[in-house]
Amino acid sequence: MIRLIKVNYGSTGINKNILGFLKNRHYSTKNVATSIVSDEFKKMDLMSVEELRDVAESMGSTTPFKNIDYAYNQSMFTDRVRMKLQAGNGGNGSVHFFRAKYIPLGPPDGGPGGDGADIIIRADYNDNNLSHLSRNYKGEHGGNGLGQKKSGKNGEDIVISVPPGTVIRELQLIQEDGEVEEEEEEGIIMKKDSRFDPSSKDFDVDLYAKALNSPVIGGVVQDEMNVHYNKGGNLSQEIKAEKQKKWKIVKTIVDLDNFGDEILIAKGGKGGRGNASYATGSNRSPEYAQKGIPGEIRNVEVELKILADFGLVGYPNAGKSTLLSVISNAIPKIRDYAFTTLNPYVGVIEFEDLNKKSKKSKLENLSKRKRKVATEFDSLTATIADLPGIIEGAHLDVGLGLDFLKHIERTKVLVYVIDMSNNGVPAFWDGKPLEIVSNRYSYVSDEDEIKQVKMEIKDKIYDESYRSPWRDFVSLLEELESYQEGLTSKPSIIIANKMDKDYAHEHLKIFKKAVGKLVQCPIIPISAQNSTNIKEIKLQLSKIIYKDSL
Ligand SMILES: Nc1nc2c(ncn2[C@@H]2O[C@H](COP(=O)(O)OP(=O)(O)OP(=O)(O)O)[C@@H](O)[C@H]2O)c(=O)[nH]1
Ligand SMILES: [Mg+2]
Repeated sequence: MIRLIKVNYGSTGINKNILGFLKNRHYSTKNVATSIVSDEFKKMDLMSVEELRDVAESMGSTTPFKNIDYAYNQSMFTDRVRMKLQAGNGGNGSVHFFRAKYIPLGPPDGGPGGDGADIIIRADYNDNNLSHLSRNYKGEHGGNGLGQKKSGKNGEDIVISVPPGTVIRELQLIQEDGEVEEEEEEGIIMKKDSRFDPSSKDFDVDLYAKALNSPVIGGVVQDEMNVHYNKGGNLSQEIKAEKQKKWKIVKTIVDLDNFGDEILIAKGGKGGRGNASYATGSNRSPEYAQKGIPGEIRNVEVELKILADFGLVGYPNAGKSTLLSVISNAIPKIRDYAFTTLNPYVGVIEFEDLNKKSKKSKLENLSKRKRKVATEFDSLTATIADLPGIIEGAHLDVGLGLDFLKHIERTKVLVYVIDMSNNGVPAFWDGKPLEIVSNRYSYVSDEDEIKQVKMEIKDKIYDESYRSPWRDFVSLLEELESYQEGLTSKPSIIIANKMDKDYAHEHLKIFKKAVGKLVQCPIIPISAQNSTNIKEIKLQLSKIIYKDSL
């Protein structure tokens, strides 16, 4: 059956219409990914939406084009979120006088307003993802003060959980004229409103009853305002307006690096003083109280910083996920097609089986922080992230593109995984040392030229004769450097994978000779599939991460 489907690659923003020859009606990721590497896809990827629709129809597609199915939107991965945080306002102080049957004008006994809710961000979320966060958080307001010197209720604090390794930055809204928009208000002392004064002829019983439970700001009971806002707001228009706003990062507020770190990000307003607290010798019956202070409003960008200690970097199908599965506790998806992994996936490596005997003495030598980690897990551990495959041109948004390159920034050590069995003609290996031709595509700026380059790259990627282990490796270095200069200078290790396959041993010799001149890092031959030499990788990885202590 021929169906036209739309594939949404999570947070990459890449949406592709793919004409898939799907055998059944369920769009399993396998079907979709298979169609990605098929020849049909190669052609279709270059077609416009209209052309795709025509082809689909001419092939008898039964799916109306409008009925688009999203294959991946459940696995939405979010690593950056903009949030508006509004702490609760303080409740207003009460203006109230003691009253009893025979005491019509007693002393002032208005109590203070309750404090507004604080908003706290805490690093205690157990997943490397921010997709659970809302775009807006509003703290509860403090209750108004009451008679008999009773305080208003405090607003209940909001705690937002994020994963450790989250960085929080302050954002400010930039107006069209370039000025920064101010959103804050000052708390002021308010005069008594006669409608709330039982001794006044304007006294309004209903309003007074309402005001006992809700803040009164500018003479308006707040909960009326809220009702009005919720009923009157046009949501889609609001979202549209929100999107058009321009935000600027003004500073980094905090890095929440360790589990349990937290920050009070928006402080709730203090409740206003009640009139009882204003009574003095010269003014025994003050007819005013303090208005609650508005809660802090902050706009922040929350981003996941360090994803893992190690990041697996390599071409699609190189065996990254297979390696992850044999080296860590993770159970990633492994398939024989490109772009199986679409989102970063983190596993934990335990180094406990290494030199068990000397483990104790090693623990004793660890720095305090690392010892904490070690005893918590009762072994030495580190995290390793399986990243989506990178291909040549990724920094021009080819393949899964730019968004995924940035995950590599968020790992401490790069673990290159190279398929040693690729048997292409060496593209520029002619017995001379390889050189990095840096930023080969950085000169491309024209739209048409970019299209042209993308087509060339696509042809090369699927051209078997073009791929070779050293070519792949140099491409990876180039992509990382083109994306961000200096990225490849992170501590690195090269895994020469698929050593069980043909050509692999011959290639390894050339690879060592060629690549050894470019970078100085361990090259470890393995077969991830047969789990050979895994111990050696673990040893090398532990040496890098616990360099000071092992
Ligand atoms: N012969 C052999 N095959 C391997 C080895 N390692 C992985 N494979 C196979 O290579 C294919 C791709 O493996 P994956 O681990 O999914 O590759 P990947 O790098 O994660 O690919 P993407 O997620 O698409 O980037 C699978 O069919 C694996 O079984 C190996 O050491 N030897
Ligand atoms: Mg994978």
